[in-house]
Amino acid sequence: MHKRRRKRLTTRSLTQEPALLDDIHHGQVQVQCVLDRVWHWPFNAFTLDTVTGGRSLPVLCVHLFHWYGLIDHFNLDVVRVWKLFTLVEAGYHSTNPYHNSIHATDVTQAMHCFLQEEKIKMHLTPLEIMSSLIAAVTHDLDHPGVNQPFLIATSNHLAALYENTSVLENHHWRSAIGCLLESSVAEQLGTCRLELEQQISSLILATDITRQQEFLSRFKRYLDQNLLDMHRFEDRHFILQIALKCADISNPCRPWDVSRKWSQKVCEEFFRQGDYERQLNLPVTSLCDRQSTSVPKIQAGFFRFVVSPLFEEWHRFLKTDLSTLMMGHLRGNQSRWEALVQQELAEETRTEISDAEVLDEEIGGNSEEEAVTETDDITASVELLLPDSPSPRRPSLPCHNNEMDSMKRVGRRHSVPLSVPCPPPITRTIIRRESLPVAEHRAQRRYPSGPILQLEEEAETQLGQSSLSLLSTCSSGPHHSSGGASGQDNRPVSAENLLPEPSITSITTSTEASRLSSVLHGGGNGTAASLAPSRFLIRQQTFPPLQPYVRIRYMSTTAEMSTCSEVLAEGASYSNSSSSSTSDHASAATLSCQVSDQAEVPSNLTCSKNGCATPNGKIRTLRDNGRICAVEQKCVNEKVVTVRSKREQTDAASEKSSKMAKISDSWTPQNSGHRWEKENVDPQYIGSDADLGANSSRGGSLHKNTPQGLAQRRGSAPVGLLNRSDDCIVPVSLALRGGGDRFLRRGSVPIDVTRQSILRPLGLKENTASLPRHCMPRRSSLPYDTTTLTSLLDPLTVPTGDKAGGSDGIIKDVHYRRLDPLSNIFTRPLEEALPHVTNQQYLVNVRQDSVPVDLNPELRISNGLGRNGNNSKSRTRKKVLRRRSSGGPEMFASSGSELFGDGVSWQHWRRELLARRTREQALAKRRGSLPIDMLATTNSVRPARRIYCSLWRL
Ligand SMILES: Nc1ncnc2c1ncn2[C@@H]1O[C@@H]2COP(=O)(O)O[C@H]2[C@H]1O
Ligand SMILES: [Zn+2]
Repeated sequence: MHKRRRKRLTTRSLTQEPALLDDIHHGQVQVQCVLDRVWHWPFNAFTLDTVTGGRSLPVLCVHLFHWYGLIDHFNLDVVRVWKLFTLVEAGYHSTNPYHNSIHATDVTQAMHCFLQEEKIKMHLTPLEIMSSLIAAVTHDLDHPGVNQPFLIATSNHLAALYENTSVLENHHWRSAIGCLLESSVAEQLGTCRLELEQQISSLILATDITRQQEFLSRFKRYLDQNLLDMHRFEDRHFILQIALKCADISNPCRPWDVSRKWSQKVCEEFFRQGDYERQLNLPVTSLCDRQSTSVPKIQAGFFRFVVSPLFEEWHRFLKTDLSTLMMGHLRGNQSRWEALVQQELAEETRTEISDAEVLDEEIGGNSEEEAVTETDDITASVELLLPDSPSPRRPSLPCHNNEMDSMKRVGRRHSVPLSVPCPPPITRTIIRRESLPVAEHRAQRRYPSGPILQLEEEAETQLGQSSLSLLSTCSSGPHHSSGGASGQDNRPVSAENLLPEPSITSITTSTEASRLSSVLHGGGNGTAASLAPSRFLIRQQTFPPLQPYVRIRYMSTTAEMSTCSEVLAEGASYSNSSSSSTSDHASAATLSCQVSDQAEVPSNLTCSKNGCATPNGKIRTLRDNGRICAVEQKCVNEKVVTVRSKREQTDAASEKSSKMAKISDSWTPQNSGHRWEKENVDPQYIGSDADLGANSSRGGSLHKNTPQGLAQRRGSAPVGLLNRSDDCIVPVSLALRGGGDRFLRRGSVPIDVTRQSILRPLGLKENTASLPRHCMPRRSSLPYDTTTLTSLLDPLTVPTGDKAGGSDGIIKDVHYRRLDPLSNIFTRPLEEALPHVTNQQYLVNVRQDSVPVDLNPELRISNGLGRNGNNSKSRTRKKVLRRRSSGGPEMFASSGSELFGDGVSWQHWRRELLARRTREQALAKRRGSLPIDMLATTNSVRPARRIYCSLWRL
């Protein structure tokens, strides 16, 4: 980031040459201005960072080293000192919203302020000052942006290395020492070096927030009993520890504008972690769950329970202007956050009440459940639509106006009006961060038996897969999908992959890091390729579950689509031949799919509510200028289902302006014996071009439960598209008409079909050519956790005979390179191996196995096999490898029987090799990318970073 900023400044200066000196002078003046007031508590680290072109950390630290006379005192080379702080700066992850170099600058400045306090200052030695400053500036060095529990939960190598104790802090101080060594400053310290390092270590370890209580109790006791004697080293050191702890959490004591900025940043980092946890199907830390908490709530709690107790004692100890000022800010800021929490609660209550009233009026006597569910829906909808605003809870919902009113009526499968295009991901993310929990969350709390919930629960509990609601798809942003608790298919990426800027703490090369980072952040160029991974993540959860009940839903949708295609193709001029009892032919056609056409609707579709006799259901048509734009249906137990015509869907303007004003207000009883659950209808896709093309081309016949049929049906729910507003509408038709198939519908492959396509090559029974056409292009639809399966998706075509070589002893395959089960998939051109997986996706797939080698028992085994070379298997492997290097198909074919003899089947042999290959590739992939701490504990030094070398010397 700072490099970019610096470059921009230079470019500007060069292009406007006359301004060059001005720029420099102006910049210097600004920096000097900020540094002159660096002792001043209302310090804004962001300002310093701006005026220094992103170099606030080294600028501040070198300045302070001069100011304290440390350079002179220790006879330090200023170039080395600059290098030291440049290394430290580089060790912070600029992609972390909070734990970046600006936080280090902020804490260092706070520490500087505390060191100026008379009670402390008069007793400090130069070494203590230096260690305090270095500890402050390095106290979060190489912070990965996630906390210790996350590292433990994801089996991060650091957690193992430091035995789950002060994992990050241990890493920070070690990294700090690495920088001292790397910059050669350590060399100049002579005999002081050891003491300096010990002090730095002890100070940084004290910042472990989980040790807060321990330090606080001790501090209280010292103060209560007046035990502190600043002449004693131990007491001074203890006070320095407390000072650093206070500096570390001093952002709540800054003036409101600065403090609020820090609060937002730290919460954003928490929420990111929550998103990662969700993606990994880990329990989402409540503090990190953007769906269930908000910035004001976090802040109010943190200020009250963490910051205030410590600063009250600190103030008791100092009792100076500074401590008084800090306490003033702290209390003022705390009141503000608490007020915002109250405001949030009030908004929530008001919103719910008003929405419930509106619903009561409009729907007329629906159950309480239903009304409040709608409330949630609307609330969520509004949040999706509202622009981000600085206030934590936007003023309540304009739910009475026409637009919102119409939204409510538009059919929604879960919680969000389907016709509402999703706002861009960033906006969504920001909005949700400070807003309401998702409706799903509330629904579970309040409506244990509601129909929506029933459906979702069923899918989740029976299938171990979360059925991602449209709401969560739309509202969650690229990295934000609802996670099922236990679905193994929902384990899309490794924790390592998720870390935003892999560095020392996460294992990767710099190239991979940047690529990975761009993958995980949706890529900067906005191309489909760069967006694909985001979809991929969401797609994980949108597979139609295997459970028959849910499949029926899709079948039903298809049935509806196929019957109504003609009708909907014409928009208002309906002409479906199947008629029903309703007065309007068009609505009859639509409704026949929903309600009355027994021939098309599977007979086992019933209302989810016991005792629902659908004859009570009612329909009504919604007209726009006399043209039917939608049909709504409801029954006594359920909410309204709206099916909209194509024209209505595509004509957003007319939808907004006049629809609700012109509805026909007649509720027409229906005589059908069956009820649709509203989830069966996916109005977004009804009447879309896609549906029409797909269905009318087959003469409106029902889809069969065949791979082709299932695949085709997928057009009814290409949910992966929903994470971008522009995808919500357009690509559906594109997808089904073929052109966009790869990208847009990738995620929509029915899981059973996908598995078929996986198993077929495995089963060694069929040739690639015999695979259904739709299977192959969609291979990339596999979830991340099928990495190994993905490799098997290679159209390995092998003879159908049991033995390698088949009848003529030679394996025949068009693609020779894929024929060899030992060929290294990772080294092949990606396009060839997985034509529909982007490089970035592929990278993520590959890195799935990136658990640190020494911590992964699986890899350890493979490690032994690969390295020892003293058992039969490894000898076998070597033989095969030798053959691979020289042999063609014939050689390979013969090697099969040679290696395993006649008694071993080809399948067995091949399975073995594939399994081993996967393990070894994972290992090979990871070689050379061992993390710093692994380097320190293994003997494989790879100076990928200079810091590594420094630490190695430790
Ligand atoms: N304003 C804040 N709100 C919530 N948590 C905070 C805030 N400031 C600091 N923290 C937490 O307190 C921790 C102190 O140590 P760290 O800087 O490692 O990480 C910090 C955050 O986890
Ligand atoms: Zn910190």
